[in-house]
Parts: sequence; structure tokens; C-alpha cells
Amino acid sequence: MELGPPGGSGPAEPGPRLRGLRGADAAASASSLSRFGAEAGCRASAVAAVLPAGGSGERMGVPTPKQFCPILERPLISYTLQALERVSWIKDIIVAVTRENMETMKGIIQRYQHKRISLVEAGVTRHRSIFNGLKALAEDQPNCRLSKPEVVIIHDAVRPFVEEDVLLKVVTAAQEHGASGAIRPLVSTVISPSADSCLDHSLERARYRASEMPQAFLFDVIYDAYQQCSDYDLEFGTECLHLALKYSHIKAKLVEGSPDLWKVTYKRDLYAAESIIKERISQKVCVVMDTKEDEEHVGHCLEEMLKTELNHVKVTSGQDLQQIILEQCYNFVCVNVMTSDFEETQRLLNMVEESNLSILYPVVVISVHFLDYESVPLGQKMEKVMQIREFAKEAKKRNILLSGLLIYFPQRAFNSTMCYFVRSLIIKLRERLGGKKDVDRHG
Ligand SMILES: Nc1ccn([C@@H]2O[C@H](COP(=O)(O)OP(=O)(O)OP(=O)(O)O)[C@@H](O)[C@H]2O)c(=O)n1
Ligand SMILES: O=P(O)(O)OC[C@@H](O)[C@@H](O)[C@@H](O)CO
Repeated sequence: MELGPPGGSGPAEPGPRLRGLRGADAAASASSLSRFGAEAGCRASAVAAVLPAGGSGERMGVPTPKQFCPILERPLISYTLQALERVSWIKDIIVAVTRENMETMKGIIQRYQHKRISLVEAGVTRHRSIFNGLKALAEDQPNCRLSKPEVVIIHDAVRPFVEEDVLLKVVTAAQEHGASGAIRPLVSTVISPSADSCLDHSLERARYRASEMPQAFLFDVIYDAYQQCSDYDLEFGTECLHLALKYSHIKAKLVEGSPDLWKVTYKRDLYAAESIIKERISQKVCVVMDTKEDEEHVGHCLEEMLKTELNHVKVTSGQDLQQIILEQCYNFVCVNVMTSDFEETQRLLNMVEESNLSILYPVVVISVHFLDYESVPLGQKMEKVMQIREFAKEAKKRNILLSGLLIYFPQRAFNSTMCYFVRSLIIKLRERLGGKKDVDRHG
């Protein structure tokens, strides 16, 4: 059993966040922390998470265990870790992986700068993996270097879309009831087949729910349950809430979860996860103008038009660009009205690279050049703009997808040109994020 982050002495500052995170994330986490009695003078309730990640993913039908299958060239488990690391009041994240995948997991932690992660060896079943994770937090284990939490979250490593609100709900409910779990309405009706594979009876679907993750427990409730577990339960069980009821006599509080809590099980789930991630990261665009004046006129015009297509559009002439990058925007439109040179685009590329933004997701940068054809011969400018190909080759190595858009127009037709430009821009953004389907590579 390996404890503690690879090469590290123990949990460090919150996970792969961009340096100097401010704004909504920090405020939300601070308010959540206060709900655990972290006000001045109270000891904050310690919360840890155990992520079983030791499965083989047979139902996925590909050689790679599904938790390591890439989505946008990044392993699925890294998205789940990032989701948990966004929650600053989770102090330790214990991941159970098989001995053969331990080095792969260490590489993922290193490459994507995951923090607060400790690795333990998985078991031959999910329950045994979870039990090994709990042992890493129990103080009765030899050379245990992690402190026992008051509450422990258990969450499948292949459920990447977990938000702070549902984590807060199950942890708060577990503090009060001893155990809690997320549930979802059943999509299919549950039936019971007879020995000869005929219908014996069916359950009234409205009276039942699907048990999902995350789940949360007072640590002693679930650890005692696992210590008393029969081998049969450890081999064939699939429900932690059942163990808490059977062995610790605790009836878990059930919490309605969001539709995104589903578990990646079949290959179709990878396609769905990839689409959701692309949709989420494509909705925020930052338009960087090359002069303040342009921010007023062209930028405002652009912002109004883009807002009809995208959820979050910011326009800046650069002075708050660093903050926008820290808030994890992944799409940038660098509008060069004054010149067709690339110094503004290059400055943006440098800032994106310094922020490590493109480690987590591909960053789209579109360098736009408006050229008035009545004053600028096309040939002369095309040659200059074509230099972008060299920039793009270098940027791609850093997971930055750079494209160019040349808008060659008569000054008197500026407004109609802008409509054409916005359409071209949206098409280019969607095309860049469409990219090659990673999932095809799992075949
Ligand atoms: N011995 C095991 C088996 C499963 N898991 C983990 O438990 C979670 C949910 O289990 P499941 O979806 O069944 O994963 P697999 O067992 O890998 O899938 P399959 O049943 O298709 O092989 C996954 O994160 C999986 O890695 C684990 O930690 N240890
Ligand atoms: O049975 P599987 O190993 O596919 O999934 C394990 C759990 O995620 C699943 O049983 C949920 O219902 C939560 O308990």
C-alpha cells in the first residue's frame, strides 16, 4: 500500500488550479467551508474522499481500463480528480489503483498537477478497493500518514461530472444521519425474471430510485461496516449504503442528484462525456482587442453578436486578461484591427502558456485580422498572415489550437462585414473544438 502523493510528503495546496485563483470558486468554497463550522474558533470538520479506480472496465470493451481512457487527450480519471480538487474543503483524496497501474496513475498526477492525492493498492473487487482506501485513513493502520477524517466521501473515479453542491449535500447529510448517497430516478423498469427466463414480476418504477455516487459517511460508520463485512459482501456487493445499514445499522439519507452523475461504463458513455466536456469548455470566449478604442466600438459590436450564440463572452483590451485566464476561459479571439502583425497574438499565446491553462484542456486561439482592401493590397497582407501556420505548429505542441481569420473588407461596409465575421468565428470555434474524436482511438 503506497501512501501520500508520489514524491510528496502529504496533501498540498488545492489541486490543478491556475495560480492565484480568485473570484467565484474561492468564494463558493469559503462559504461551503463555513458550513462545516470553520468559523473562527471552530475546528473545521475534516473531509476526505476515497476514489475506487482499480477496475478493468470489461463492459467498455477496450484494452485500456476506462478510468485511463483519454477524453480530449486527457485520461478520464483526471477530470474526476479535478472536479474533487475544485472543492477546497476536501483535504485528502485517496485513489485505489492496481499495482500494475500505479506508475500510470503517478504519471497522471504529475502531468496534470493534481494535488492532495494519495495512492493505495486496489482490491480484486470494488468493495475491497474502497476498504483499502478507508484503511489509509484509519489511524489503527501501521505507518498511516493521513489523519482520520470526520466524514469520508466515496465516489467512483469514472464519474467525472460531480459538482460541489451535491458533495456538500451528501457530506452535510452524513454528518446528521451517519450516511448519505445521491440517487436518480430509474430510466428503465426493474423486473424479476423467473428461473426459465420469463417475467416473474416487475417493480413499480416510481417507488424506486437508482443509487448513484457520491456517497458520504461518518468515517467510523463505514469503516466499522467494512471491518465486519462478510467475504460474500466484499466479493459480490455493489452498494456501500447497504453495508452501512447491515453492519452499522445506519439508514442513509438519500439526496437527489443531477443527471450528470452517471457512471462511465460503456463506450457510448465516453462519447457522451467527451461531448459534455467540449460543450462546457466551448461556451466561454474572451475577445482581446488590440486597442482600447476598438474595445469600445468593434469589441462592443462583437460582444452583442457573440452573446446570441455563446453563454459567456468577455471583451478586453488586455488589462484584465490575466484574471480572465485564471477564471479558466479556454477560447480566445485576438482581434487585430490596427495591424496584421502577430505581437498581440503572440503575447496572448505566451500568457496562456505561462498559466498552464492548456495542460487541462485544449485552448482555442483565433487570430483575426481586419484589412481594408481599398488601402491594402491583398497579396502583401496574405503573405504576412500566412505566417500564422508556423505559429500554429508550435502552439499545437502546447495543446493550443491556433487559427487565423482574415477579414478583407471595404471600410464603408463595416457592419455587414461584422455579421459575416461573427458567423465565420462561431464556425471556426466549433470546428476547432470538434477535432478528432479521441474515442475512435479506443477501438
Ligand atoms: N476491483 C475493482 C473494480 C472496480 N473498481 C472501481 O469502481 C468503480 C465503479 O466500478 P465499475 O464501473 O464496475 O468499473 P469496472 O469494474 O472497471 O467495470 P466493469 O465492471 O465493466 O469491468 C470504477 O471506478 C472502478 O475502477 C475498483 O476500484 N476496484
Ligand atoms: O456495479 P458497478 O461496479 O458497475 O458500480 C458500482 C456503483 O457505482 C454502483 O453500484 C452504484 O449503484 C453505487 O452504489
